[in-house]
This record gives sequence, C-alpha cells and structure tokens, in this order.
Amino acid sequence: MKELTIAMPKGRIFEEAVVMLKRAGYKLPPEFDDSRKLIIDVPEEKLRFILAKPMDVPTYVEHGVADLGIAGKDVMLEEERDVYELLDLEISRCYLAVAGLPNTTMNEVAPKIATKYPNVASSYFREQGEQVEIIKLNGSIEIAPIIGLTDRIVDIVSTGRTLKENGLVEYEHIVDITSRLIVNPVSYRIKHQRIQEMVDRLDEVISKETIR
Ligand SMILES: Nc1ncnc2c1ncn2[C@@H]1O[C@H](COP(=O)(O)OP(=O)(O)OP(=O)(O)O)[C@@H](O)[C@H]1O
Ligand SMILES: O=P(O)(O)OC[C@H]1O[C@H](OP(=O)(O)OP(=O)(O)O)[C@H](O)[C@@H]1O
Repeated sequence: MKELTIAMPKGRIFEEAVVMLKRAGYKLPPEFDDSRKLIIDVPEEKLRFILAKPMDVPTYVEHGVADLGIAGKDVMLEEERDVYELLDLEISRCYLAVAGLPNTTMNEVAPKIATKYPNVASSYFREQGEQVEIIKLNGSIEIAPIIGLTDRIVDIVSTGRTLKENGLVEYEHIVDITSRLIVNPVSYRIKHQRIQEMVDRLDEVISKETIR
C-alpha cells in the first residue's frame, strides 16, 4: 500500500477534519487532539500529516510534497493553484461578503477595500465594473472601515457576530464557502486506488450527515 501525505490546515478546520477522518475509520493517534507537532506520521494507516497554515495548503499540494490537502474554498479561489478538487467536505461553512459601516456609500473615486483575499476581491469588483483599490490585511479586517482606512471590507462571515459587534453591515454576498479535499494531479494518477478509497470513505461520512 502506497503512503499518502495529507496537508491539514491548522486552526478552525483542523478539528472538524479530524473528526471526519475518524468517522471514516482512520485510526489517528492522540497527537491529533493536543500537540505542537507539525508532521504526524501514522504508520498503521500509511498516512503522513503536515499541519500547515490554511492559506499554504494548496501550495504544498501543488508542489507535490503533499498528495492531498484540506482547504477552504476561499483559499482555493484566492490561491488558484494547479490542483484538483475531489470532494466538498461540507465543513467550516461560511461565506465571503462585502461589508462596511451602515448607511454609507463607497467613495466614487478609487474606493478602498480591505481584505485578506486581494485576488477574490479584485475579480469580484472587476466583474461588477467597479474600480477599487485593494488594501491587503492579514486579520481583524473589520477594523478597517471603522477607523477610516477603507470604504468596505471583503471578508468571511459565518454567524455574523463579528460584523454585528463591530457595528458593520453586510452589503453583498459574494460566494458560499466550505472546505474541500484537494489532490495533486500527478499523485491522483499514480496513487489513484489509495486516494479513491479515501474519497469513497469520506463521501460516505458526508452522505450520512446530510440528506442528499
Ligand atoms: N468564522 C468562520 N467560521 C467558519 N469557517 C471559517 C471562519 N473563518 C474562516 N473559516 C474557514 O476556515 C478556514 C481557516 O480559517 P482559520 O481562521 O482557521 O485560518 P486563517 O484565519 O486563514 O489562519 P490564520 O488566522 O492562522 O492566519 C478559512 O479558510 C475558511 O474556509
Ligand atoms: O461571522 P463570524 O462567526 O463572527 O465569523 C467571521 C469572522 O471569523 C473570521 O475571523 P477569525 O476569527 O479567523 O480572525 P481573523 O480576523 O484574525 O482572521 C473572519 O475573518 C471574520 O472576522
């Protein structure tokens, strides 16, 4: 049996992804529940896990140092890496939206947009026929319109709590987001049987949890 390397996103997707793998019958050691290790080998399952920053997962997979990865659709849209999406895992559900201070319009000349997703935001506003200046931030995006850095933000919304507690409102819904299982195209060809088995096992877990 060929070994598979999987790039896992640290942070909020990690826990849900681990639950899913366990439900699919993979026996994962206690390091998955509490550890600072960045590489976890599971020889019994012939699996190696790399614990990466969520935005970096498609990079590892594109370069083939990981066969598979788990990444949010937001990251896939932003990074546009040369990988295949195999499965919608239907976890970490959220959406990308345009938000800002209530009852405001965007500056007519060169409105500014703060975001962690400069590529997604640029193409969205281009499609809308609006010319904007993108200001890339790495987090706490909601601060930007409050302190007058930008007119709007493009950011993730899940419960809407962060917008609400910071006095912002949603203006436009851009795209729904869930996490995806992604694969390196070469790995998919040469380790096809092994990868397909994992896809089938995960797909069964998804089907049990949702009414399709
Ligand atoms: N509030 C949220 N609710 C649900 N899913 C979310 C939420 N925020 C982000 N996500 C999804 O989870 C993924 C990882 O988010 P997370 O906050 O763990 O990492 P990150 O913010 O990209 O990383 P870091 O904070 O370490 O830079 C995102 O790419 C997105 O798909
Ligand atoms: O609608 P909500 O449920 O409030 O979730 C949305 C918030 O979650 C994410 O932030 P995160 O917690 O990752 O912090 P960050 O600002 O550092 O990215 C996102 O960027 C929003 O700020």
